Amino acid sequence: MPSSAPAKDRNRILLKLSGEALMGAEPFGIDPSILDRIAAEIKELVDKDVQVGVVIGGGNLFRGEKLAKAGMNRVAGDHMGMLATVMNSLAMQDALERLRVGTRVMSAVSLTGVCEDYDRRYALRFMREGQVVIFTAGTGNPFFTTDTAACLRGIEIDADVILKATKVDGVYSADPNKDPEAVRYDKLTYNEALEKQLGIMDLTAFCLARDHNKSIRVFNMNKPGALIKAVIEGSEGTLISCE
Ligand SMILES: Nc1ncnc2c1ncn2[C@@H]1O[C@H](COP(=O)(O)OP(=O)(O)O)[C@@H](O)[C@H]1O
Ligand SMILES: O=c1ccn([C@@H]2O[C@H](COP(=O)(O)OP(=O)(O)O)[C@@H](O)[C@H]2O)c(=O)[nH]1
Repeated sequence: MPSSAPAKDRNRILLKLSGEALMGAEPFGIDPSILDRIAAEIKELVDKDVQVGVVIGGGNLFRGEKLAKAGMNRVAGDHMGMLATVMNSLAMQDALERLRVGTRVMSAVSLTGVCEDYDRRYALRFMREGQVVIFTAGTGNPFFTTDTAACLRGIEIDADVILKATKVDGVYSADPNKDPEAVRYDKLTYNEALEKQLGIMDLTAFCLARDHNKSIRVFNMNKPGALIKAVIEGSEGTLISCE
């Protein structure tokens, strides 16, 4: 059995990509040029010896909540949402492998012949070997989000930081897509974000990260180079931490 014993020898990050980040200007699905650009930025990190774990959302394809509003059973809808994250993950694995980056897709639900089952110890070993590990199918349970999955896996693999790559360039005093007066924060504590009811992440994800003292940096994935800056310089977007 692989061991998780050796001390962390390199930087390790957990990158959360929203499904919509893969959509680009398309109304649905995946824009191949965006996929390739993000894969190239991930490769740059791997080339700099950063250990990279990735969680990808499925909102560009299906969301259980939306399907339930249209009349579908919520659990069935969430299962579709989780499978949507698997499709995105396979697309990202393909893009990374075309760049010769070793990539494993590890799923929270068994999909024999499609990808591997999630195993924390193997995931750590693969990352130490310089392979990218994509944690797919969210937490494997309905009623959760991939933001929560990102916090969960980020805590499990002891990532230095959870990077939430999204369409906005940080956390604002209100949803910037609805309030043009909203101002962006450079830094925030979890308690401030909770008190102000800032809707950038769901409460389950927030509370999990807070309770396990994991920082989250929210930044704009549409900005070329922002991922590298967020990891290497610790700048870009908004940092949410315990203090
Ligand atoms: N206080 C806030 N600061 C920044 N973005 C916010 C805030 N409140 C809500 N949002 C919304 O959160 C979205 C980013 O979250 P994300 O998880 O990537 O998207 P989604 O919730 O659509 O999957 C933004 O597009 C923005 O509309
Ligand atoms: O642990 C999880 C993670 C995700 N989902 C489902 O998968 C969908 C896609 O994930 P998410 O909405 O988090 O994607 P994102 O907004 O990041 O694109 C969700 O709407 C849920 O229906 C789920 O049921 N359990």
